[in-house]
Amino acid sequence: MSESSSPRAASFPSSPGDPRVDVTQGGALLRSLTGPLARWLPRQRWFAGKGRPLAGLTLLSATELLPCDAPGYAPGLLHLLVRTRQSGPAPAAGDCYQLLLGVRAALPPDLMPALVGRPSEGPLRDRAVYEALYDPRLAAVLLERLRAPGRLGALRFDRAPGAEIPRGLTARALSGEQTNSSVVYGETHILKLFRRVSPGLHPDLELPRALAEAGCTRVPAPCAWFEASWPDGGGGEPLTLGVLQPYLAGSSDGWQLALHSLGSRADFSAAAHALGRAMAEVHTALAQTLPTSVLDRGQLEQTATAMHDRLAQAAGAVPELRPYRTGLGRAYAALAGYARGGGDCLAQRLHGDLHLGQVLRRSGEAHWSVIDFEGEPARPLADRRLPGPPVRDIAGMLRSFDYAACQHPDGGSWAADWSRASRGAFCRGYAAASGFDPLSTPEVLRAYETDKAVYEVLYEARHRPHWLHVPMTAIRRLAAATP
Ligand SMILES: Nc1ncnc2c1ncn2[C@@H]1O[C@H](COP(=O)(O)OP(=O)(O)O)[C@@H](O)[C@H]1O
Ligand SMILES: O=P(O)(O)O[C@H]1O[C@H](CO)[C@@H](O[C@H]2O[C@H](CO)[C@@H](O)[C@H](O)[C@H]2O)[C@H](O)[C@H]1O
Repeated sequence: MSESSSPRAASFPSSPGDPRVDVTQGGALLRSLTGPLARWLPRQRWFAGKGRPLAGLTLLSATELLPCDAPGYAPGLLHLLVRTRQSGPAPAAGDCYQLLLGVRAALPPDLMPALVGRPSEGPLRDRAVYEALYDPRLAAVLLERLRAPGRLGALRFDRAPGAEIPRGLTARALSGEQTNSSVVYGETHILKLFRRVSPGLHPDLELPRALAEAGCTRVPAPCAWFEASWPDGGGGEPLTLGVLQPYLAGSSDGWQLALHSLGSRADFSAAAHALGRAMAEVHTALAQTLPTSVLDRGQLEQTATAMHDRLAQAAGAVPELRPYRTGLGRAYAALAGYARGGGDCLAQRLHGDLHLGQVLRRSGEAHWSVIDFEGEPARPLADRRLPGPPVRDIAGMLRSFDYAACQHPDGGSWAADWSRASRGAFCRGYAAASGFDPLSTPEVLRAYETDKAVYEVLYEARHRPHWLHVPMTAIRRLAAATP
């Protein structure tokens, strides 16, 4: 395509105020992008369908945030929602992904690592199409949109009342191992873009907003967010696409702090105790603000069955797990036994994927903040919004102390003692602030810890096979324990 021809002519309208984009006109656009995206998508850390070949893509919506036909070096910016089709033994409905693509005639060398590809046909022919978040000029466009609420094509931008978002903050994309993608603006704000998206309010917007409104200071309060109307009209519920919140500059996450403590043979009990208190505060605020219920015998038995099913599924996918099925199943049978003996559990909204990487502390401060209320990314969104026992989150953090201890180079008894002391201190801190001691219902705690370790086996097998041994160490311990 020459510099003077217009890619928009062959693509789609994007006038402000137009709630829907006519994707029928996006056929040419999709054809031009399918080849490059089919090669690029499966390589992304956030691509959830690893291991199954990508069979096709459907364009659900396309919004032009900056014109893609500008001459010279001016970049264009496209927002796309695409649905994947994957082949495999059980053909799945496919996942919907959010893409932000930059478009330039020529890519400067510093942006080469962000290249998605150069389409060989269609409206973007011979253009460099690239991951826009790595281009500070394009990331800045997104921030400007978030500052000014309103609609653009399928997208709707909102801002919390009274939130201050300065203009012109410098953008830098985070490059770490992430389920989603984040951009830090001016070291004061951070935008998280959800990658695999589904209709329904996202818990990582819903829960921090609820907590902020309840006056809980443990969570950075969302200042702006954006969503899309469901492009094919189905479901009715919007898709949450991204959330901007204050950036806690100069903080370290609990994982880094735990590894430092292990490496320097320093005690972590005081930090773990404070962390237990922080989580108890978060749980208490969630229980006061959002609906709670009591899981009765039938529901707890169903929970135990669901845990059995998850184990069977995971063992189907990860052969290393198979020899431990009977031993692990005893933990779920003990939960069902607890229910039959008259035990019940309070259920409330939870963090859903609590681990040391989700808690932040500024250097020299004792105050823990909690981030990433997305829940376990592999679970369907509706499941992640269901209430559950607080012990589920507690089990997640206990597993995390164990994970950290496994990183200690000489392992051995010192690391095991560190883990035991940290786990105990966390539970004591939690009990002191909430009045509920997680160790008082050992059957429930063990069942949830086992369920989490099974999840981790699947997670590591899919994303970090070289770490599979970490949850497998716990699997062996949990399978051998007597209820
Ligand atoms: N409010 C924040 N302040 C400082 N750092 C943050 C903040 N939110 C996220 N981060 C950093 O970004 C990383 C990824 O954020 P997270 O919400 O966990 O994303 P994901 O769901 O993709 O894992 C975190 O590990 C943390 O280092
Ligand atoms: O942080 P995410 O929401 O992306 O959570 C996923 O990735 C985590 C790893 O980054 C994974 O956590 C597991 O590894 C951690 C160490 O890297 C450890 O602290 C956790 O205890 C362990 O579960 C998490 O399970 C996954 O959902």
